[in-house]
Amino acid sequence: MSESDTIKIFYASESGNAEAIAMQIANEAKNKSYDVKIHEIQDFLKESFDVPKTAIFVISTFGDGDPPSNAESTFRKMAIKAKRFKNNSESEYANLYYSVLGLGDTNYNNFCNASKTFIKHLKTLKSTEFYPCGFADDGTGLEEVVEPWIANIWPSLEVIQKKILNPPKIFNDQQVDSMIQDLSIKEKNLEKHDTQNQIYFSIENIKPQTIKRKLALDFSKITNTKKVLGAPKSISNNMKIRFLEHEILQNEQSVELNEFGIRKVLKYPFWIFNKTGKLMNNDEKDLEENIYGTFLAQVVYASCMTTQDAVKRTLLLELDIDPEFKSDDGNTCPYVGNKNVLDEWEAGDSFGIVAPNDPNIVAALLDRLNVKSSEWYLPISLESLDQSIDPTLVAGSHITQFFGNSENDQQPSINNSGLDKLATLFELLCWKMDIMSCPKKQVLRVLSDYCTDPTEKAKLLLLSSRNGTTMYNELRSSQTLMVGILDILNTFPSCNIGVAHLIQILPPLVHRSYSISSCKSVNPKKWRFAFNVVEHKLSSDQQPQTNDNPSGVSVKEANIRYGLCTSWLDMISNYPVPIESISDTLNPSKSFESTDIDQIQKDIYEMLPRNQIDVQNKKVYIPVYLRKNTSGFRLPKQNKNESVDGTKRPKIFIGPGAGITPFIGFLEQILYEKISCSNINDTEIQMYFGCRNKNKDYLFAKLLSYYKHQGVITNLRLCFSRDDEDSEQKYVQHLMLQDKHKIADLVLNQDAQVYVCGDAVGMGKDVHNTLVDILHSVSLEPRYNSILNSSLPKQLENGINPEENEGDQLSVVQINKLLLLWTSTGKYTRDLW
Ligand SMILES: Cc1cc2nc3c(=O)[nH]c(=O)nc-3n(C[C@H](O)[C@H](O)[C@H](O)COP(=O)(O)O)c2cc1C
Repeated sequence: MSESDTIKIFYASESGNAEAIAMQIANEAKNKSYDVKIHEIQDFLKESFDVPKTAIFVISTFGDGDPPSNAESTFRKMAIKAKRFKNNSESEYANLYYSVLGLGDTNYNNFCNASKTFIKHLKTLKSTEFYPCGFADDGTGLEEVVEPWIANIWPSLEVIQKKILNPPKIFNDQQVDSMIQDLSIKEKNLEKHDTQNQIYFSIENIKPQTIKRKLALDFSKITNTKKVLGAPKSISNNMKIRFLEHEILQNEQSVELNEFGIRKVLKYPFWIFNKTGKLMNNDEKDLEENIYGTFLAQVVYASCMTTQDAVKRTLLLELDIDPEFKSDDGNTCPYVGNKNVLDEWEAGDSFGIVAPNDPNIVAALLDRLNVKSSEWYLPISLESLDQSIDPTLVAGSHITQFFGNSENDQQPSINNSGLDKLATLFELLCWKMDIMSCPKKQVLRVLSDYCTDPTEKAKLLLLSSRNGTTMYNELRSSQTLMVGILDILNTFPSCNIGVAHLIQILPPLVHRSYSISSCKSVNPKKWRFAFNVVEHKLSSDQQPQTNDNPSGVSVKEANIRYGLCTSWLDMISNYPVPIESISDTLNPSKSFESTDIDQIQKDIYEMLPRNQIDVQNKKVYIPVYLRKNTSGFRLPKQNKNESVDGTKRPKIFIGPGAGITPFIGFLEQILYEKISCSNINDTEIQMYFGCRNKNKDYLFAKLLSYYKHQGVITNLRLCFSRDDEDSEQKYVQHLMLQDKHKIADLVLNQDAQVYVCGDAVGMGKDVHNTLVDILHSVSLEPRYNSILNSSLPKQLENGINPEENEGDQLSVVQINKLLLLWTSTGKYTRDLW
């Protein structure tokens, strides 16, 4: 049997749902004796990869209808293949039988857009659907669609396999051998690092918090408790952990522990750094184009941009992405960035931060799982309980790198160091596992198996089932409760799941992304970024009352919950103090008319909050990697070959709250261009910003005044939602409506580009609908009607012929299609999260 006969299950996943579901399908297929392999979606288009005959794709949607980041380049390549494909030619994908399970959330625009796009490409390339594609909604519960979709796929799969293989085969010894061989090849490819040069971060100052809280779950709210409906299937324990006694530990015995038994200083593990950003992938050709490797950047500036009484605390940090640092022994640290990063980044890009879970919570979790503290810092090796099973069928790809070979293997020695792959249990939970999000229903289902108390078992089972959906959704989506796995384990004390099974089923920790708010031309080695520190205090009197709380969820104890990455950044930059007052007034005695770039850099620093603490001398480093923006959220470059110079097109920037960050980088770039090419025409910039209070959280207030003074911002439109609660201009969309004619003139007469950045669910939707409203309403005016009509895509899917429409108001559907077209041409670009 050839490799292409194996059923391939591909996943494109950001936070692990699609991957977990792909594994579930693979396991069920394997139990049914199918020959099956699971792959990340980028393998599908690898040159060395045979086109499979049967493939199942599980694809989630992220951003604003985009594919997850592990799938971006595959989607781009598929789009190119589909575009180049001529109908009468032969397709290399014509013999592929496929089905796609799309994951999405109806709270977002573009429900399941990534999977739908992928299906479109497969159809164009003449592949055949063997089982109807499904689309599951995370907003109401993925399992509603996923479970029946998986349950019903088997008859169709059998038919198609019979057709292809006749009859289906099971694994033979040779295949198992080759799988093991694959594994050892992967191990050889691991990079070696110098063990001496590790960088540390201190957790001495971590905020104490109540971590042992219990949830009060009122199950009387669940009406139908007699029969458990639609609970996910349980996943059996397929993994064990082997502790490796190791000589490196001898050197570390002196490490100081704090009162909770946690090390006061934690190392960055070797394996979070890599040259390429993709572990265990040596094939340069297949690297994701937008990843340039994880490296250490130094925090060189940290300040708080909001006042003490602001609702949210917003920090501004600056990173040196090319720090000339030496480790204690004088050697250059191996984790410096790939030089390409300095050339490649641009304003509009973002970067990922590899941040750990709160070590206090990790310690409490290990404690709750009855792991002795003497084992927390021992290196471990993960193993399949059944050695013949491929680890990729046992656990998610985020931890397969920690799988050892076999029980009989010698322990790795420091000399032939496999150290870069060794993790301790503490590190694994700190850096790889998502322990802070609400556990998935599938995890709750497994936990129920381990409850010795029958009432607790029944409750967890109910919570994981369809009957408990309302309560589960409340748990999952509550911004204030922020329920994690530890809360669930503490609420159900009889659950005695072991740490190995829990690690097997927990999803991966997703890296956090931040927009860069500085510009390369002004300072190529610095990334500035701003973010809100996520912190929720829930004291007893603030807790949800059961009466107003139909799902019956609350917490029993007073509590504080912190966001994972933002509170970590706050801690390692030593908690910058809030600014005393917000000022947007420039120093009247100073001239800001300089044309010298160095002076401009100094001016910009002068406009930033002045309460920064001296982090530079503290030598604080964080692991980061560049994420190039692929959705075109960029300023146009000067291109002499184009008839219209994009740099001169007017621009509308809409970015309330932290959505302002990329625009600060854009403004810096425009100022730079204005000064360095002195003949450049002034580009009109209409900017919309909003926050709660002018005197508390008006971010970059002084800098915005400066850009206005410099003529970079033509029109600065501001709104403050809490300063005047009765005002009709609370939010940016209200200002936009007020400026209806200005916006219509800019967009339709002057070909302006519209950029939106910020929250996808609230602001993104409202701003989009407002733009639709504006264009819809001005389409009644003859001067705009003809422009809009001539811009409409010629062939509208719903059969409306724009020519017949001339003179009439355009429909909302037509406007939406026009905005879709503008998205593809870069006239309307959004960076939503
Ligand atoms: C930041 C963010 C953006 C999202 N954007 C979309 C979207 O545009 N359209 C959609 O249908 N679902 C969207 N979703 C929902 C995810 O597709 C859904 O939660 C899915 O289960 C995630 O699967 P994964 O864990 O495999 O990535 C988004 C989720 C998040 C957290």
